[in-house]
Amino acid sequence: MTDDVLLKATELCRSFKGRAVLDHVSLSINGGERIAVTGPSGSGKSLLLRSLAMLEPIDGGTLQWRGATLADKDVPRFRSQVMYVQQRTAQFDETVLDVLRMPYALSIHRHREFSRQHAADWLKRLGRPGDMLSQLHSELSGGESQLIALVRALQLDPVILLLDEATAAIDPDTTALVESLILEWQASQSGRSFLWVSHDARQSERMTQRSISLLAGHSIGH
Ligand SMILES: Nc1ncnc2c1ncn2[C@@H]1O[C@H](COP(=O)(O)OP(=O)(O)OP(=O)(O)O)[C@@H](O)[C@H]1O
Repeated sequence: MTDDVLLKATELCRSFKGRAVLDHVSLSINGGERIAVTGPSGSGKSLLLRSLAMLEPIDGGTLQWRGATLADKDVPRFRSQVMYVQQRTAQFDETVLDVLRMPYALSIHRHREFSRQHAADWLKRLGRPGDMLSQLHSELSGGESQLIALVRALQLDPVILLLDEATAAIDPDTTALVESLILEWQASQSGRSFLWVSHDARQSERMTQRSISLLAGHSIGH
């Protein structure tokens, strides 16, 4: 872990119909950290991760990236470094190859070049055949779409991954492959961090160094 604070959330609040789901939640993510986010169903874990990725509006509080409050113009660059890998992924009518290639059309990623070989290598690491690239994305199983969502994020070299039950629909053998791939990604460059939402206490213990518990919208850090 480094002493650099990458992402700092202060007093985040979000309510729905008068019910506070995030109630003054504060946390910091330093470079090189592996953090579990735990809490019962409905406690706001997904909402917190989506808020940290600036994919959700907040009613109050602030987000700082590397010590600076984010302005609107900074959001695309921020999102290219802090990526949310969602629990339930959208379905696309394109092939897996096209789905993996999609983010490269965004201007923030234009300097990068999509590599089919690279994509096939990621899939191989996850025990999937290279010909999965030509399958229709909408025909994948829930677990397979989770793997594609993960590869789609990893191939873009994020600094922070926000993993929302990333292996919830995945079999135990493939889960082990996902875990080692994420640990390898995180260790391969200094300063990379992840937050991992999981209902599996043993997985949190294996994968993370500390945890943040959400209880009725408040956070308790360890
Ligand atoms: N757009 C929304 N409109 C209304 N309520 C919402 C919205 N988004 C989230 N909520 C509510 O906020 C609460 C927290 O949802 P969230 O998905 O963050 O829970 P979670 O802790 O991730 O749950 P789980 O462990 O079941 O995935 C839930 O009660 C949910 O209904």
